[in-house]
Amino acid sequence: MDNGREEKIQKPAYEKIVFVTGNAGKFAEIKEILASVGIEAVQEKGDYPEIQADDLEPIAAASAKAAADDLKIPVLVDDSGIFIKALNGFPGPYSRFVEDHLGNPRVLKLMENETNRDAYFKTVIAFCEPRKEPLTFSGIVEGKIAFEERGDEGFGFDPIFDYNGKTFGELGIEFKNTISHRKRALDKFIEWVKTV
Ligand SMILES: O=c1[nH]c(=O)c2ncn([C@@H]3O[C@H](COP(=O)(O)OP(=O)(O)OP(=O)(O)O)[C@@H](O)[C@H]3O)c2[nH]1
Ligand SMILES: [Mg+2]
Repeated sequence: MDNGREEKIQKPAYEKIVFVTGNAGKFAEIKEILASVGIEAVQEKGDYPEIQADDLEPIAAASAKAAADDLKIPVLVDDSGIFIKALNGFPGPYSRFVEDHLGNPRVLKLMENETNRDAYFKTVIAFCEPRKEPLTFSGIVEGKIAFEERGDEGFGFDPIFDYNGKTFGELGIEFKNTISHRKRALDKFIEWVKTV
């Protein structure tokens, strides 16, 4: 059909995009998800400031804006966290700090006497062009905090995040990439990028 618009909505506007992250595990997942729709992700390891906030949207947005204005190119940023119900959402936006300073064994210790094991992972993907305002796309996956670490795939909290009886550490990246918080956030970005 001689209809430029129809073609436009099928094809992402970006064939290649810079993803700013220092986290190799995150980048491996992102690269695979974007490759499946024909977008090549290129990692930029710049370490931009992360603001303090109660949720992840403003953190991802501020980092993406700082990176886009500094690098002078459009960028994607991913800010993620694990939110544990019995701990009122902790560590949430402080997940990096808790991973570095406590680690999974001490998170499990905090959960020792808790019967409510509900938790969710959240990712906010922020896209920003230089001197423009950032856009954010979020994704969540619900699960439970396991009683012990299981599986050695994935990264971060994956070995203690139980999804329907198996941890993300046991399920591995291929399955994780079909249902994860990151996949759900990136799907929203992909839908948007097809319309621009
Ligand atoms: O088990 C996990 N499964 C995941 O899917 C996942 N995604 C992120 N994380 C961890 O949560 C914190 C986010 O902090 P974060 O978004 O600031 O990332 P980061 O500092 O590691 O990298 P950067 O992108 O900021 O450079 C870090 O400790 C990450 O390791 C995950 N843990
Ligand atoms: Mg970080």
